[in-house]
Amino acid sequence: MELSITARQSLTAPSRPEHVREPTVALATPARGGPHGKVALRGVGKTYVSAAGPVQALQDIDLEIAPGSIFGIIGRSGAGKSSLLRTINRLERPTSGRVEVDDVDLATLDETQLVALRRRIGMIFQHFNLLAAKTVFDNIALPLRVAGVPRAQITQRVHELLALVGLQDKADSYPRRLSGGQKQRVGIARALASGPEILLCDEATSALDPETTQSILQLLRDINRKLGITIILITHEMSVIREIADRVLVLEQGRVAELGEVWQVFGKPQHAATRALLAPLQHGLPQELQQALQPQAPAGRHERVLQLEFHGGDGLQPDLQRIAAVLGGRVRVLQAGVDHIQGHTHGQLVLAVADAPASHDWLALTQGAQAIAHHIKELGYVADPVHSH
Ligand SMILES: Nc1ncnc2c1ncn2[C@@H]1O[C@H](COP(=O)(O)OP(=O)(O)OP(=O)(O)O)[C@@H](O)[C@H]1O
Repeated sequence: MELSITARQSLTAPSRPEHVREPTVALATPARGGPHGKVALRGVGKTYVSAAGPVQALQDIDLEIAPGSIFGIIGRSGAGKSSLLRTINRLERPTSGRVEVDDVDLATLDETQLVALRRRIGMIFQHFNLLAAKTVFDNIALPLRVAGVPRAQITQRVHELLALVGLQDKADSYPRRLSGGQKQRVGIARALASGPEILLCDEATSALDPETTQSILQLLRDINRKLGITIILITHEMSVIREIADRVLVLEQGRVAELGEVWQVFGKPQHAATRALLAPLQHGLPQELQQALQPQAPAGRHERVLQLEFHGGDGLQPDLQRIAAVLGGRVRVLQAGVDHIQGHTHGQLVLAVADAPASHDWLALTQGAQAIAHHIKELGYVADPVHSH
């Protein structure tokens, strides 16, 4: 058994001693050449029965998560994110619909098969869930001990996992001596111990500072790319989704508000819930500019203020030289917030244009070969600072 971070096969479940019965279900050994780490939810609903009455946490959730992809689930507190995530490893049983992992309906599994399923689905948590009385080594070794893996193999594997997460020198440390980021690395190593095909991340970076968040996201990205593990993460931060996910589900009151490629959902959010979640990432107009803006052209030299939006998708770039040539006047940048997500440019430019023609067919400048932006909006006018002194 070898744990190399360049070979997918090397992270398959560790070999077990003779006396440990191997589960015989198809789920434990997916068909050769079949999907590994594919998840599908079909019409999933979840209703909790509480003292205060029934709580409908999930309704009519339909989605597929491609093997080897990174899938983000975002929503406000109480939207149903944890409930959804926990249906995937059957910690939560759906009230309606079905959950399939590699085309196997989880409702058909018996207890032994469920144990086998959970070995194939690792999980990490916001508060790490490490055992305080055990060393880093023992925390990571635990799932292997439970699975009856021989001691020599455990030692080898734990050291390989420690190297993978960059904690070679912490094997004998106790969790209380570790930083938050180091604790999460231990959590990741423990989750990978059984060679899972899917990793569930429950607000895995929410307790971390921004810099540590970046390093953990980088580690997750490396694990995904090098080991081919499907990663499903829930978060309430759009910045985490932007950083790492391929596709995103926006949940709102237990329902699918939006589902799609990250760059599309970010570029053109369709649902109010998505726009609200995106708001912290977007720059409003600076207060000084808002105060200077006038709805009508002022007397004297002035500039027209335009907002140009970019939604990605067709390679259109915020090319200032071209924009100035098309608008036919001097162009000043008042504000710029442009991002690159999955290779697509999106964001906005706020420009002050002097000598622009009195009226313009803005729509024509958002279409076809003439396009300078995906959307153009006139915000108003400002006095021309170059000519007003
Ligand atoms: N065991 C339970 N019993 C009763 N109601 C529950 C239970 N677990 C969750 N709920 C309710 O289900 C709804 C969805 O909860 P869930 O934890 O899935 O949302 P969430 O989006 O993960 O929220 P948060 O971001 O706050 O963790 C909430 O109204 C919650 O109060």
